[in-house]
Amino acid sequence: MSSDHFGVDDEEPPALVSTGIPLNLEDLQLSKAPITIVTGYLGAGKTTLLNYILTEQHSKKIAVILNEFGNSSDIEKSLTVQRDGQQVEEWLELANGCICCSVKDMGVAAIEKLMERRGNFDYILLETTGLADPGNIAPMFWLDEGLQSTIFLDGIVTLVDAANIIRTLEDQEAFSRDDGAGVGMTTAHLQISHADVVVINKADLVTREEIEAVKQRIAGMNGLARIIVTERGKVDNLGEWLLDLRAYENVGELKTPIRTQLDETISTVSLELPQLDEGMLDSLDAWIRSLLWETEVPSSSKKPGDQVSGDSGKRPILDIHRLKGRAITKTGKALLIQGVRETFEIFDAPDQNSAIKAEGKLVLIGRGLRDVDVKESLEWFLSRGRES
Ligand SMILES: Nc1nc2c(ncn2[C@@H]2O[C@H](COP(=O)(O)OP(=O)(O)OP(=O)(O)O)[C@@H](O)[C@H]2O)c(=O)[nH]1
Ligand SMILES: [Zn+2]
Repeated sequence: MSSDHFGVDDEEPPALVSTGIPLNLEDLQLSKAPITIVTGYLGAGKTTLLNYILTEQHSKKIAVILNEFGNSSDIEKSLTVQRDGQQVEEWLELANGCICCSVKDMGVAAIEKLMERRGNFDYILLETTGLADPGNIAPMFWLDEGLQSTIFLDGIVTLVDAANIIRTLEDQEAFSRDDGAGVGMTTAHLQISHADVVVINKADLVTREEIEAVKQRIAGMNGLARIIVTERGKVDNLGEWLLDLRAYENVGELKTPIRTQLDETISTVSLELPQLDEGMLDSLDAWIRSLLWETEVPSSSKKPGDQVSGDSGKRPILDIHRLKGRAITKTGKALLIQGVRETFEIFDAPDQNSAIKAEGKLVLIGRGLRDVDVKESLEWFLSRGRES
């Protein structure tokens, strides 16, 4: 697991093999294609949104990848333009010069290979199946800059069906996952907790009041996601809302979540971070590791890694899905913190000037956060690391 983790220590940059050709790293970075994961429960309107983007976005050469194969519904077939009835085997040209591909066992390497064969694209949109857990997909694309990948994860967009989402979130019996995620956790929960943007679609089917209720429910679960309401996926300003979000490079405003309409399962907690010295930075790193890897909130009465005596089965479930933060060091440096499930990294903020002006904060989204005092735990842990 630890290989996924990029710690606070300044790691040695990978040695570049000299090719004799001057290498401009910035150009390399610029030529990487962003990938946006479009997720959402069955029938929420993912394909409709992709179709809308393809008709609106003329300035970009977009590749659409459908992470489903064979049993494509009627709407998927409509996306595969002029190929009536036929199954999507590989890439196919769309009317506007974009391309579409359906892959089953999609992975970074597979997508890169296909891109290689078909030339480069400005943008990739990946529609996951309605039952996919983005927490499993995102880390594959969330790559270290040093890697030679030609793609990088831009953000996760989650569509919800305004008319059905609350029922879906509450339909424990029908949708509770039996993979150990626990009662109350549905695929819809996972998709919302990982979202950088939540699109509340099918606004035409509900009243204003119902939309407001959905908004509050979602904001209560994922306090970091931006929320937009649409009909048929029509997002007015795609560039502002859906594309080029760079959600894994920046951490945004880290606004304190609204506390209304609480969902029993997923919640967001926002913690203030004081200015950190080296020791506290190490503590912060260790604290996050304890949360993500040991699923344990260290407390003054229990050190991380300690066995819970006798009743480990009774320990409240703690499952952090998403984590974002900004830390300011005593030496005046701004660091950003990004995490998806067990993977996290702490890195220098790309834009020091603006980041340094903001306050230190850590925002956690996940399950079981209401049952533990994370604030007390973090404060205690940081104080242990403080260099006097
Ligand atoms: N009334 C209404 N119907 C919509 C809206 N958006 C999409 N639909 C319809 O909802 C159905 C499902 O839309 P899709 O775009 O296929 O949804 P999806 O999320 O891709 O579905 P799956 O891939 O099967 O999970 C289609 O019949 C759409 O025409 C909307 O805003 N309002
Ligand atoms: Zn679809």
